[in-house]
Amino acid sequence: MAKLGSSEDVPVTQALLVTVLKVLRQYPLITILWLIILRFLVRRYLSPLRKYPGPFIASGTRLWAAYSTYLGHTEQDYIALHNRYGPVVRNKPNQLSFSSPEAARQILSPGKGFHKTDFYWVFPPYGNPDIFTEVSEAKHAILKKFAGPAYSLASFQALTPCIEDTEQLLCAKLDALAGSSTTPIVDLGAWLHYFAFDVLGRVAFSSSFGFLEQGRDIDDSIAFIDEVQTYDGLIGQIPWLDYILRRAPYWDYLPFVKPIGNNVMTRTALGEMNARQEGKTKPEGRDLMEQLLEAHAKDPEKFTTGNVFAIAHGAIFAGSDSTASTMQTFCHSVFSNPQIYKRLTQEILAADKQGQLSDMITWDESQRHLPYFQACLKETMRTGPAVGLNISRKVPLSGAEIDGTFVPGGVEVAVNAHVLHLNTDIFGADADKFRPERWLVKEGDDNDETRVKRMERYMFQFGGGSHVCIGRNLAILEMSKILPQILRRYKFELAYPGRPMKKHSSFFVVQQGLEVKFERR
Ligand code: HEM
Repeated sequence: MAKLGSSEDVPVTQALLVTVLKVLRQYPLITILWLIILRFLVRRYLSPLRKYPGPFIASGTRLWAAYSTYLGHTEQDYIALHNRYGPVVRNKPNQLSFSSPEAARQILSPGKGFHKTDFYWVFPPYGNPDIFTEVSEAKHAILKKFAGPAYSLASFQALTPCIEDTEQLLCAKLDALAGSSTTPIVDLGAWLHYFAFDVLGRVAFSSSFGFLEQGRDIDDSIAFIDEVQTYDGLIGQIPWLDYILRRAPYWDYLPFVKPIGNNVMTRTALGEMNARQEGKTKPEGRDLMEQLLEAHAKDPEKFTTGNVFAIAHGAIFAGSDSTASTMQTFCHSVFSNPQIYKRLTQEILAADKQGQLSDMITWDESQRHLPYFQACLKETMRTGPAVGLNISRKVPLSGAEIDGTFVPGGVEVAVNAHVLHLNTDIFGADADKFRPERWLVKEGDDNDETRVKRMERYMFQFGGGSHVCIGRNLAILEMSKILPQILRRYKFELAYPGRPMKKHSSFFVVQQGLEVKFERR
């Protein structure tokens, strides 16, 4: 019998700890390895998610998801994952991925208590979140209340002159290339990328970044933004790593690190913000920054100048690669299908001949007179959504019923538009094909109208619920203008038919290789 106070009554846990420390000192690598394996097994088998299928590795570590993101085609991995394991898949130890569009509607519905995961917390700016990076629903609602009016369609339509100036500049640059015999093949994708950035510069700060003017990626700023987003997307899979990487005090001193603010977009935004506050510049019309400053003036405590800067600056990062990627997918899909290209250009040229299109095609004309163009645009956003990574949310503490399965509180749930848009019940048996005709409604056919409305309800290219893309009005407005504009002006063909574009999903699907031969009509 052990006597009280003797070494024999040392509690078991303490003894175990002492033994572990001893072994750790003697065999450090082997012990760490065993602890990792133990952690993996605990996460895999003691979790309430253990009943869900998925890759073995993903059930015990987030490395599966991180590696898929690192490879750059995560959306394809998730399509394969759901084809193999079914509609609900365990893709991380504490995350389930859903493939049904109905599940996505439930997860993204506002007011149900779901909120953004720590994935978003990795995206800069640190300490001053914008509408995209704010993970608190309450704070997000305040930002949206003040910023919402500036993102309305009417606000962006009032800035049409900024968009049209940029359209004219793009056409002037393309005219010069079309007339030149030295550049028979042109990287249209790069020009559309410059266009998307310059439009945002004008709309947000009345100041073009100069990409179109100079015909190049100034200071490699666009490439740098893509690098930053690649980091965000990857580290966002295991957010605590950000503490020992970009948030660590030594990070900025590492020789390969370029400061985040060192790009032409941030410099322009900062310069403009300072100049406005000092009363040195007047914007052309009420641009985004001006409207946000007006909102600030109404309630400076709730909506600070820090919020104004974060939101106006954040719009460039949320709105440029996304719109550029969509326009590139549109052109590649249409130019790859001669029948579709023919029908589309015939529609635009016929509308033009009938005097239905102005010199600069307007939003209204594009909506009223170009139904096949609008169908092509919707089909582009269905088959090639610009966001490649999953959209993830945390389930409220009370848990939630999603698509017939009860998910406990605190679990993360994720959806990916590339997966959702392949649903054959909603989009038809040929959901994997680019077929714009599916969006056309036969006049007077009520069933057809119901079918198309149902498809529209289950489109997630702009996310959904309280976090639905706030900039979608601008994106649709500028694409509805510039795409028919260039199709009316030039004849295009792919320089390398049958060759897919190179893609890399950071958060957005960043693409390269939309090379075309073209001439003026
Ligand atoms: C075709 C172009 C675009 C696409 C496909 C797109 C897609 C998306 C998606 C999927 C989300 C939801 C992300 C999530 O919940 O994780 C989102 C959010 C957002 N987008 Fe866009 N976007 C586009 C253009 C724009 C533009 C032009 C702007 C700014 C002018 C913009 C600003 C934002 C912001 C601020 C959010 C965060 C909204 C919130 O959390 O409440 N986007 N976008």
